Amino acid sequence: MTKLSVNINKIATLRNARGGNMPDLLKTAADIESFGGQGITIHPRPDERHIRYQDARDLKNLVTTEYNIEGNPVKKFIDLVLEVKPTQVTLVPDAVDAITSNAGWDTIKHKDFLKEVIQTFKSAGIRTSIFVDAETNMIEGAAKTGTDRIELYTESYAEEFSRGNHNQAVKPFSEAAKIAHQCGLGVNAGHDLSLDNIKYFKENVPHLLEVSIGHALICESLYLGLENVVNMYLNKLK
Ligand SMILES: CC(=O)[C@@H](O)[C@H](O)COP(=O)(O)O
Ligand SMILES: NCC(=O)COP(=O)(O)O
Repeated sequence: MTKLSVNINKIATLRNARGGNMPDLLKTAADIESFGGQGITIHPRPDERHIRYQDARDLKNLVTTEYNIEGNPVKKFIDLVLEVKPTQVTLVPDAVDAITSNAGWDTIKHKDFLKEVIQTFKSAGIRTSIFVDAETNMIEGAAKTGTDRIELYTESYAEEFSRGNHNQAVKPFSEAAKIAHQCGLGVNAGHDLSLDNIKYFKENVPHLLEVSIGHALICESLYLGLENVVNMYLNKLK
């Protein structure tokens, strides 16, 4: 079975736009779980432009499914994760000014650093995952860091899939997942997965334990809810 972990960054983006508490991030996380979501993912960034560090702490007391915190393991992030102790930490090599995550780790170049950080988190009882491109040497490199899992960076899949090249899009990911499994790694995936492309990905990528989906899922929720809400307003204005 593949678990769906819902990334709620965009709920925080919307909340922060007005400075109040609408939408309520904690209520949204609880509702997602009550609707069947099997995990909550957040990616606090150093500028706290969406998820705030305090959100990460508050969610700890509320999430009853799987709690996944993603981010670049700078000191402030490491301290937060060790304090909050989520189910899983996903290490992402994103630059401070990156608009979103845009690359996987070079697990060969950063092997010693990753090994040390992973050991720190594992000693605290936190499962580890590292964000990587679907490339054999990066996955084999990941296995040497001692991580429990990898998260396959799926932007290239989503982009190629949207051009209609479905088989070509998924092939590196099917291969990568097989290699990861052979190396003893658990396989997660995420970035730009959506209602359009998720079924084909699931059908063609073996050993897929978890997907984390945020941007598309929140956009789709808006689109799919819009007709209902417009009509609710019209009814009140009769
Ligand atoms: C690692 C990953 O692909 C997601 O966490 C993505 O980075 C979402 O972050 P933003 O919501 O800041 O784009
Ligand atoms: N790890 C990927 C994630 O949490 C969500 O990415 P996206 O769906 O917002 O692109």
